[in-house]
Amino acid sequence: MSKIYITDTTLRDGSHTVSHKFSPEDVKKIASSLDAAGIDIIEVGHGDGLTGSTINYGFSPYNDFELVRAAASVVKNSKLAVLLIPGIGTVEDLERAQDCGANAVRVATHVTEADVAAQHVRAAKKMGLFTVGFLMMAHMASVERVLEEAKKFESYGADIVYCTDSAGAMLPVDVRDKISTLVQNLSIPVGHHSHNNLGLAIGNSLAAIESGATYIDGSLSGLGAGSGNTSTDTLVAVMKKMNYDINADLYKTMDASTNALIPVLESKGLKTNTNLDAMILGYAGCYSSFLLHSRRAAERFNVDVRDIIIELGNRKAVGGQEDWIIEVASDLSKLKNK
Ligand SMILES: CC[C@H](O)CC(=O)C(=O)O
Ligand SMILES: [Mn+2]
Repeated sequence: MSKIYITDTTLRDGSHTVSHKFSPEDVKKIASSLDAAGIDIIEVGHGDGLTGSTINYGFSPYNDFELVRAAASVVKNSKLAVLLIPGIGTVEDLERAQDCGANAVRVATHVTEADVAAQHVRAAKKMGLFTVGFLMMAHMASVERVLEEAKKFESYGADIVYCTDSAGAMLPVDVRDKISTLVQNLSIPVGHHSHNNLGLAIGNSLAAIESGATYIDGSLSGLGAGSGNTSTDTLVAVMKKMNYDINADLYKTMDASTNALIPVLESKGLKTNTNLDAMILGYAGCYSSFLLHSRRAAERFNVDVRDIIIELGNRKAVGGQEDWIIEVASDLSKLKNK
């Protein structure tokens, strides 16, 4: 199985959800947690890309360069990416972003307009940036047309090309058709970016991976435009469950949501419906009604609820064996205090 690389776009696509109001301090908190979790690429900036802060797209109180600088001050291992939409951002903006610490760029165009990105991709490559061609609104073009446009990105020198479901309109069968055609006909890796508007983001991400995509986007707790993106947290859990080779750590990715993103959102009066303990039920194959009992036991024995749920899954507990929860929590606490 090929290695799968995860790009987290909480701090760029998620910026749409917070009306582009992530501050440099918010960026530091979230980017450092993503970096610690082993996320391969962290994308930062205005939701509409470099210099998107305008009356047309929505003003941000902070410019992209401050945000990139803030992220660069804490990121140690991940690549740091910006989005550049030719016509909104320029090559000069990209140079400035690089000076502030960006080392990757996703050059985004409408799915039928890769031509407009030629100079930006070539310039990015010359600057030594990891360069991604990002074809937006891919549901609007035929498989043949998506391939034609992706080939343009390849010919300009892009390192990867993305088939992006900006509208969350693609069905798994569309994702399979488009991604497998790109994988079979390009010599660069292929990526996929989903939106969850039809509740298909994680399913479509898996369809993309099974069709040969090796770069997949997510965002913490699925924060992003519309119904949000594929949740990075869930993506990591599912990929681990399927034994894919990924760099990200499951608990640390969840912690990035719980301890970094969610407090930042709460400080802005925003909430998420994220229930990561419940996600772990699915990861572990543990009875759903065990959740509340496990939370209580975690508190009583001062152990991580995720460890309880995973151990119950290992012991193959079924409904009616609620008494095991206490036993597992007690065993874990003894192990911890040994
Ligand atoms: C307007 C840029 C857009 O948000 C890029 C993107 O993430 C997408 O097309 O889905
Ligand atoms: Mn998007």
